[in-house]
Amino acid sequence: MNRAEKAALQLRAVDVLRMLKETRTYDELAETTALPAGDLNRYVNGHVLPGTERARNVVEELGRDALAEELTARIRVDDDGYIDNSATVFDQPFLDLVAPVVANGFDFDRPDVVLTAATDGITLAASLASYYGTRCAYAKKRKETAVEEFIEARERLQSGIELTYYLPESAIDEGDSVLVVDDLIRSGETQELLLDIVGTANADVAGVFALIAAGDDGIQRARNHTDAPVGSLTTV
Ligand SMILES: O=P(O)(O)OC[C@H]1O[C@H](OP(=O)(O)OP(=O)(O)O)[C@H](O)[C@@H]1O
Ligand SMILES: Nc1ncnc2[nH]cnc12
Repeated sequence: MNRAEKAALQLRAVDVLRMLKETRTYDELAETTALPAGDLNRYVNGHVLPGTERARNVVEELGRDALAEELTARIRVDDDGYIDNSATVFDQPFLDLVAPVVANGFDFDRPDVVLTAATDGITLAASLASYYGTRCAYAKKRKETAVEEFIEARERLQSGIELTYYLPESAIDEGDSVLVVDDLIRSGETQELLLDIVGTANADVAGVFALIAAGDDGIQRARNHTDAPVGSLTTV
């Protein structure tokens, strides 16, 4: 890890600690993190940065559990089992905290492009792309105006309706490493279409990630389509 990466990790750990501190006293934070309350106070107030090992533990272990808990608390499930996650996908600062935890906590290769499907995956994809310093691309259910060449992926859904996603051809180059993400995975049909697009582009899959898995079917379906790591932050 070079100096800049080390500093970035330390600053991310401080962001995670500040988020946890919002709903905890320092003593409670000390219990959650197994770090001394006095040190935590200095980290949260920005007087001292945590060392690399402490920072890594906070971001990768603690951060992942804490964010999964926070995410679960924000999800609303209606009487028919449908999920309202607007409290998450509308909260870009929260997604900016999620990005490093996802990037470090799953075994994804470093992508050249973060790909999602419009609409609700876009804010997560933007946070991840910004974290990696890479491009963000999203496939849409209709053709973007003024774009001439598209990669298309079509599938007949369980309902019998045909769904087509279109991505401007220039969004992914041959040989690119593509991280496929979405806010939610349920049947896995959307992820399958995105994986088709990656295949048509002759690009490689760096991984598949969803914030929320509604059941296991979608994750399983994605696993059947790629050898790359597939995961979610939480399952409902
Ligand atoms: O695993 P699946 O069964 O394919 O479901 C997951 C997809 O469904 C939702 O998108 P939706 O099609 O509702 O579009 P939106 O993002 O514009 O709301 C969600 O954002 C995922 O993209
Ligand atoms: N909001 C949602 N909840 C559950 N399943 C879904 N499939 C697509 N959107 C969904």
